[in-house]
Amino acid sequence: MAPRYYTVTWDQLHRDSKALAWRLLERGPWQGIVAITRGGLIPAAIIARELDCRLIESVSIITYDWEKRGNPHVAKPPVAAGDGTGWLILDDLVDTGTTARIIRGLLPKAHFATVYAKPAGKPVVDTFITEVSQDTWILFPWDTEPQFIAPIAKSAAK
Ligand SMILES: O=P(O)(O)OC[C@H]1O[C@H](OP(=O)(O)OP(=O)(O)O)[C@H](O)[C@@H]1O
Ligand SMILES: Nc1nc2[nH]cnc2c(=O)[nH]1
Ligand SMILES: [Mg+2]
Repeated sequence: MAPRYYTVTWDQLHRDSKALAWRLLERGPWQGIVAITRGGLIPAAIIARELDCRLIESVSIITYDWEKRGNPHVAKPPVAAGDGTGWLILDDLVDTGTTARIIRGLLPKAHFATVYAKPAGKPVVDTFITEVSQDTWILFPWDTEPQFIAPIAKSAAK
């Protein structure tokens, strides 16, 4: 378990993804977007809408089993983006930078952007919006659901 968690709501993810879209607008135009599945899919959909980009490629890179990092596995390489020239790669976050280094090897000329970044991954990302500390685990809206929590007086009495 990570020492601390940072919970991101749907609203916040939408707002932060739109903030990233504003930053990327001035770096475009883009030939297309490469979404890194699965985490990059929702930010990619939001940003594609804002940038009016209809061409979406996907790359599947599996690096984690929940909080446990393993050997990254490219389950689906890109087929449509050449060497990445003019393409924008999107992922939800960069943590150690392992996934980012692989995608950079596959598409060396592309621009790599994430919504969230941790310090170890910052050097491999071109544009990001919000930084969180390395010992924080980001909980995305799809990782959580609202649930009943006992009143403080009840839980403190135990
Ligand atoms: O910088 P890194 O240390 O490589 O970590 C970042 C990657 O880890 C997560 O993907 P994950 O492997 O959990 O797969 P998923 O997107 O399918 O959930 C996240 O979506 C990034 O792609
Ligand atoms: N959900 C989630 N996936 C990750 N993969 C690598 N780091 C993280 C993180 O902080 N949160
Ligand atoms: Mg991922």
